[in-house]
Formats: sequence, C-alpha cells, structure tokens
Amino acid sequence: MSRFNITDLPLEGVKKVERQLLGDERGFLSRIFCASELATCGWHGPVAQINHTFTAKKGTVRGLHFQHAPFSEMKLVSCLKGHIWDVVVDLRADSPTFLQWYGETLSSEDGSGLLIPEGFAHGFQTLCDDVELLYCHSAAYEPNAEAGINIFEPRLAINWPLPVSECSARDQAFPPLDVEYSGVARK
Ligand SMILES: Cc1cn([C@H]2C[C@H](O)[C@@H](COP(=O)(O)OP(=O)(O)O[C@H]3O[C@H](C)C(=O)[C@H](O)[C@H]3O)O2)c(=O)[nH]c1=O
Repeated sequence: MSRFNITDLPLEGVKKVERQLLGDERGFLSRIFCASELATCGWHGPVAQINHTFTAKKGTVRGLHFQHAPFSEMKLVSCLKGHIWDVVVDLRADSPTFLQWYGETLSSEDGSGLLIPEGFAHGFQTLCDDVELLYCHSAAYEPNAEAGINIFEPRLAINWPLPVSECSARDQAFPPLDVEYSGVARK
C-alpha cells in the first residue's frame, strides 16, 4: 500500500512527496523514506546520510546549497515541525529549465516534503518560528564539493515571501553568478 502521494512539479524530476499520516486515537505514524516507492522517482541507492535541522526564527533563509559531482546528491526534504517555503534551482547544464527556480510550501501539518534530484540547488525560508526539517541524502556530505548561490542572485530573482530575518554569513557571501555560468554536471 503506497505511503506517499507523489506529484510531479514543474521542474523535471522534482516531486512533492506527501506522507500518509496513519492516524488513530494515539496520534499517527508516517513513513519518511521508502526505497521501493522512491525508486520510481529515480532514487536507486541507499540513504547515505540523514540530517535534522532546527531553525528558530521566522523569516530565516538557509541555502542555496548543492554539491558538485561526483558528490552531487538527491535530497528528500521532509518538514517535521512548522512550515517553510522551499526553493529548488535547476543548475543542470543540459536542462531546458536551466536556472529556473520553483518554490513550494511544505508543512508538518500535511506531512509534505520535496524530492530533489541531483543538479539542483536547494534553500528555504521559514514561515514560522521553530521549524524542524529532516533531510535524506543520497550522497555523504563532502565540504570540498559543496557550493552555493546567493539567495538574492539577480539572475534568479527569487520572490522570498517574507523579509529575510536571518541568513548565515557564509550564505550572504556567495558571489553573483558569472554571466557565462553554464551550470553543473548531474552526477
Ligand atoms: C550540510 C551539512 C553540514 N554540516 C555541518 C557544516 C556546518 O558546520 C554545520 C552547518 O552547516 P550549514 O550552515 O551548511 O547548514 P545549512 O545551512 O542548514 O545547510 C543545509 O541547508 C540547505 C538548505 C541544504 O539543502 C543542505 O542540505 C545543507 O547545505 O553543519 C555537516 O556536518 N553535514 C552536512 O551534511
């Protein structure tokens, strides 16, 4: 029995993954990851790493992060507490939607998450205080392969829904994209 409602989003390979909440008088159980179901979305390897983030302040932006090949990764981002505006940016050099972005609201109430293929930058803005996310990664964290795009990159013009209340110094320091920027290899 499927435990997710998976829907395609406008950028090829990006999916909304709504967890089925199996409720009873005690509360609910929901499945975060399922190899057989997510194989249909292109996730064929093991979960290499699982991260949990807590973000205290409404309006905080984390991102826009990605890892370069051969450490490029799929991510399953699940909102476990609160709600966020989640953003993916298509960096795939051969993609017809190269440098296009898409934003989707994720919340713990509806058990929603986002499946993000390799070749995308990811970031989010919190829409409330005390947000918790769980990330399943298809590749391990490799600091030397990590990179980022500035959240205010003019070539993207992302419409963050709230004034940015917090953003790390590292994220603020990402330089603008070069005019010749041609994207990343998928794997
Ligand atoms: C991503 C990562 C980070 N770290 C260390 C590095 C820093 O010392 C500390 C905080 O890292 P950072 O400021 O990059 O955390 P976020 O800004 O939440 O980054 C994440 O948020 C954006 C939205 C994402 O999509 C990525 O999954 C991830 O980059 O954790 C680790 O030890 N392992 C990891 O996998």
